[in-house]
Amino acid sequence: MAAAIDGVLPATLQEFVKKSKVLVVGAGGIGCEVLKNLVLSGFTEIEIIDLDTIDLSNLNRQFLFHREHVGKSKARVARESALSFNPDAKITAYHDSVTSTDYGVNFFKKFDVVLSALDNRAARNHVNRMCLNADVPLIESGTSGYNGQVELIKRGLTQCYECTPKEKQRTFPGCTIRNTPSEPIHCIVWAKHLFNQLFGESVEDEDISPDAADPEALEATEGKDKAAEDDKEKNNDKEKNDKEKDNEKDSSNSNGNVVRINTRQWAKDCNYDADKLFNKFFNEDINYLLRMSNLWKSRKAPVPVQWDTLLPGGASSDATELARQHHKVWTVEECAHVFANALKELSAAFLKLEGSDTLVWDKDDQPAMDFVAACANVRSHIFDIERKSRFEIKSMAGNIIPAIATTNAITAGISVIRVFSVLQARWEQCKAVYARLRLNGRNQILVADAFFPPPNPNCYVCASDPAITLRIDTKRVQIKAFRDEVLIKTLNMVNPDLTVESTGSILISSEDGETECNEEKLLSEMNIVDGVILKCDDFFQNYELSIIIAHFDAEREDVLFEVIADKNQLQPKEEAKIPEPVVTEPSTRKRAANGTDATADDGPSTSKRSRPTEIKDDDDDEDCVVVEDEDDDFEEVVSAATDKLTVESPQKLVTKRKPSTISDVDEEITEILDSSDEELAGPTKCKRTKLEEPQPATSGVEVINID
Ligand SMILES: Nc1ncnc2c1ncn2[C@@H]1O[C@H](COP(=O)(O)OP(=O)(O)OP(=O)(O)O)[C@@H](O)[C@H]1O
Ligand SMILES: [Zn+2]
Repeated sequence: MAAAIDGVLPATLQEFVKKSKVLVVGAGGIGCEVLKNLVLSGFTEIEIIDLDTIDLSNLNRQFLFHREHVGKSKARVARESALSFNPDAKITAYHDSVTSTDYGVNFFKKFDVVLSALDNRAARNHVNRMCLNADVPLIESGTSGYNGQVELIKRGLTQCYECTPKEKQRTFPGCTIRNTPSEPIHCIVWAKHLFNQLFGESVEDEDISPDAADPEALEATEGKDKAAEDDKEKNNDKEKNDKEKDNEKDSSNSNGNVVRINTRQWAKDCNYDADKLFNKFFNEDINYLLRMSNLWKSRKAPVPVQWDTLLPGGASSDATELARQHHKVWTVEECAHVFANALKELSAAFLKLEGSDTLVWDKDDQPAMDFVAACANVRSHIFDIERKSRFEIKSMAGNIIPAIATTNAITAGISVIRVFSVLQARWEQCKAVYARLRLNGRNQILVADAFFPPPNPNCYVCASDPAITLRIDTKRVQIKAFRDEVLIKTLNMVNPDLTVESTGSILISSEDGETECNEEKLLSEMNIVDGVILKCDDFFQNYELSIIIAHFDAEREDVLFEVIADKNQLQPKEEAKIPEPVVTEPSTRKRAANGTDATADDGPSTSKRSRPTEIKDDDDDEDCVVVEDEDDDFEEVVSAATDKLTVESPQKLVTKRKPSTISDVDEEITEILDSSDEELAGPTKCKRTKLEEPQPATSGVEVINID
């Protein structure tokens, strides 16, 4: 351990390193590298937390893990492996989620610095809030393929992780998924929904049946086209007859929408007969769509497929070989074979659960992935969309960007160098650094920011009196959905209490059972209407937020709510078209969903001007080094855009109200809970079908299939 040798590190730094206590959150691609670097640099007081166990697919880049560790706790194995570098180090491992209430503000306060090496927004947001509250510097890092990023988050000095808006999840209108797919991704999303309908947790917005209430399909009946109207009636009659014949597995609701009556039960009653299920999804439903003739006036009509025609001899009993050909684009017949085999395996696994639980779709689960790849491709074939290989579908379905071990290593290296500066309070040396694949004009692949972006005065986390405006259809959103979708998934709270500001009445209580009677009620029924101000308080995060309700009547395909931090976004559409004043060199950082920064195109009302250091072409030809840009001629300019939420003292953090009761944990290894993976940050749009959050900053990724 060279760093322990006198003279390798400057004496003062060596002292800091010896005395400091650090927390590493995440023992994945970056986390393993960080831990190794910390131990080799001479740190001896380290705690590491990770909720996951080691997967085979981690081994190509998470070098603290080996084959014999598969299935074991990442945090514990990382600790054991790192101890081999320095047996004298005191490393505490927690196999747990950092969002667990066991790790409150007092837990975070123990550390001199926290390094986050996470892969999802929800956990990052949480660690951000805890570090702000505990006033502990946070080194936040992430990689996405060849791109890496390290930044310091320090209360009052820098932006926090939530100061800038994240890229929104890509969403698709339900009728595109259900009726008129035009891209492979539409068919992949549909296939994932089909998996959930049959075996997973059923989600209301994930219907896969034809959507007869599609406004485009209804135009003919509502318009003057009498022939089409007759045709539709005829079709409805036929559909009714078909359905009666078909054991009434479908019916129409008041909107004429085709509702699948317990597809899951029907499939079970059919004994998961591949022939019947295949024909239902890829023939009957497609024929139903064809009868919605309006849809096919200006697009190519789908062509249904039939099980017997494709596989006259039935499905082969073993499609394992086929399913292993990850890079081959299967023919539609091959897809049918794979479908049948995956269906057999999944139904067996599902039946074993005896109704006590459901399956969870996972890209690394062979039959689950096979099922989605096969179904997506059959649907693509029907709609004349390009079919994809299993490998490509896996990457699209799991939003996978290849994880590059080298990027993780570089990023982890920079993180620990930043820790050195933090410990010495050399803040000016802690500006964000970006790793990029291509050299910029100065021959740099590692580029440092010019200065610290100032905290966003409208940030709903680190501003002194955080507030947001919430555009929401109060007539359609229930209290339970408000808690789950808005407060927990979107605003990232853990255990919120919600009250009406003017009356103090409690709508949601964090205490079990206290407000259950409200859960099914619509906001409007609870008098939560336009203009009402709600106070939300998350005791665990020590976080209070005012929510100003702005009601709107959502159209059928509209999102039901949207968080708005800038009142200018609330302008009527016509007004909104007026171009914004041009801000030169807009470099407001906007973090992509994966944690790396993206160029801002619709940033927050606060903007700043800075030297665009990220990828800059100029004639300088320095070497590839981290460059601390010393120029300070780019002063920070907070734009004139203001709103009523703007606060006077942006640097002041939410004042502490309640002490955290969590005591420090002293055991060397604390195995607390095997919590399941945290839900990724939820959608800000809840009506549309969403893609999963683009994978994490750190990796989330596989270069090759080794499963
Ligand atoms: N809430 C959380 N608490 C603790 N650890 C977390 C939490 N959320 C994510 N992590 C951990 O952060 C790490 C991120 O590492 P990485 O991005 O390399 O992901 P991975 O799961 O190892 O790889 P892949 O996603 O490709 O399978 C993971 O080990 C993951 O378990
Ligand atoms: Zn902030």
